[in-house]
Amino acid sequence: MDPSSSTKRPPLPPGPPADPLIGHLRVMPSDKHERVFHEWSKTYGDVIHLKVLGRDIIVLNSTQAATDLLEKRSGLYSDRPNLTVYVAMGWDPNLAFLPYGPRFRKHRKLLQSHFSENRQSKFQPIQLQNASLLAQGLMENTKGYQHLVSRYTTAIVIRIAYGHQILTDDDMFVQTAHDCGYTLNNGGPPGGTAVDFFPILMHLPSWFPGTYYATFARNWRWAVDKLYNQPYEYVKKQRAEGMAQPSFLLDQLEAMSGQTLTDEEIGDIKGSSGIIFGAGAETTWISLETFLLAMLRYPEVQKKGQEEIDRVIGPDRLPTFDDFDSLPYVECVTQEILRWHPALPIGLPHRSTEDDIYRGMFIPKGSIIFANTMGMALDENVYVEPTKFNPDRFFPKSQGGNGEPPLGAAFGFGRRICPGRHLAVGSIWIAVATIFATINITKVKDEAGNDIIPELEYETGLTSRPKHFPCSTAPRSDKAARLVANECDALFERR
Ligand code: HEM
Repeated sequence: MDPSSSTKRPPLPPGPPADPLIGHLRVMPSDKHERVFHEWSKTYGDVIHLKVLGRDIIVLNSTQAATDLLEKRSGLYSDRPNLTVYVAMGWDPNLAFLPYGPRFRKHRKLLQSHFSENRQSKFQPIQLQNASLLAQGLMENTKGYQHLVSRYTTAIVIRIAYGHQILTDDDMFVQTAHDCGYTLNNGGPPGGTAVDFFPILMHLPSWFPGTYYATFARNWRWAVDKLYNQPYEYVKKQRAEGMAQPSFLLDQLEAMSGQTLTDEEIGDIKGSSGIIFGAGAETTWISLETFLLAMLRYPEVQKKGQEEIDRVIGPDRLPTFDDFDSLPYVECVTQEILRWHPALPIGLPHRSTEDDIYRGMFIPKGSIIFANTMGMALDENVYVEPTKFNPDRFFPKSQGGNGEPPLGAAFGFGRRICPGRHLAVGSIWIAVATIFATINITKVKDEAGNDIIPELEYETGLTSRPKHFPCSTAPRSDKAARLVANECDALFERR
């Protein structure tokens, strides 16, 4: 059957009632899309259709539907829609925003091979050292957890992408990372702002209704430009002076050595290394803030994690990646962080490139496809008490758990699945293991001496970060403080 023929076409997937002409414009959520879509799925099912001003939108609310389409039929579902706000900020010449095609394949191959599972041992010494620096900062507890966690995740990706180790807070790349993180956290839901539906708003003055994100994009473009240019110039200079350390960007420059680079080739080098920083720092940072938030609300999880570390590692050394198989609870905590509040709650939208039929429903060519990661995390058919932070859910039933699967959706689907996922899991895992080994995370008290229980409040953007919450951290013991100090001293001496 020819699905493009309207006479024989099966029905579109169900969705809420629409208005003539403007379709679902009035009911489209302006905030927390993932929660609204999840609620709608209880009425309309796991595949929902919306139409906004002639644009078809398909929301996939179950892992099953997302796997069936985005993975099993990835040849049809691997394009990206034009994300107007993020493109206007200058994010586009990189893998995450590239449409499916030859340039996408070029960037994808480079990043996928650099971050493949079997290359992770190259990055582990970097993650290990920076985990000790993070623990040292949390022990001193003067800078605030946000600053320390962002420095940890930024330091790892900067070292890998550009060969530069961040050791001080006034490092030039730290502010660049903060500014870029701000654009991702506050640029509105990807593909879901008024500017995405009316791109003309990009050209209207900022007093015009609906132009908020257009103005935001214009005002913050410099931050993304800086992300692309500053490190590129830095590595080029280091290389010219014979000082460059091994890095992703250096590999690209070496591979093109002796050639006159076209603007597109320079753009490829800047974009493919910039996205390591852009996609890798903010996401992992959010995951670790979510971890701290969870430990404040679920102190019994911290206690159990510390007990596992004490039993397996003891007090005389810090955890390393060699301990991975012996620390299953730390692994479950890592997976629960990724599930409980995914850093990209609605993923990055895909776009379909052909008409398709799924379970008897018509999916038009050119549809914007949202895989609702948060909806999948909250799916009660898969997770018991899904809003609870419960790492034990992943243990097999024979070991007292629920035998539930990790949320693979946290890293997306098919040909666009996150190429940095192995690095991300390693960075989260070693930070959690090191913190359990060395730090007590406790609630701050209010003036009356009562514990402040932090709210679960998150920003809305492409990424979604917890709003600031009070959190206290201190060394678990003098011995733990000495172990961490020794590791950090060794790191500074090696410089
Ligand atoms: C906890 C940390 C992370 C999370 C939750 C995360 C999640 C995601 C998600 C949901 C996507 C969209 C996948 C899709 O379209 O189906 C994505 C794409 C991407 N991620 Fe990550 N990511 C993380 C860390 C990283 C790191 C460390 C890197 C860099 C090494 C990275 C690089 C990328 C890139 C380049 C893409 C675009 C892939 C493409 O469009 O083909 N991510 N990530």
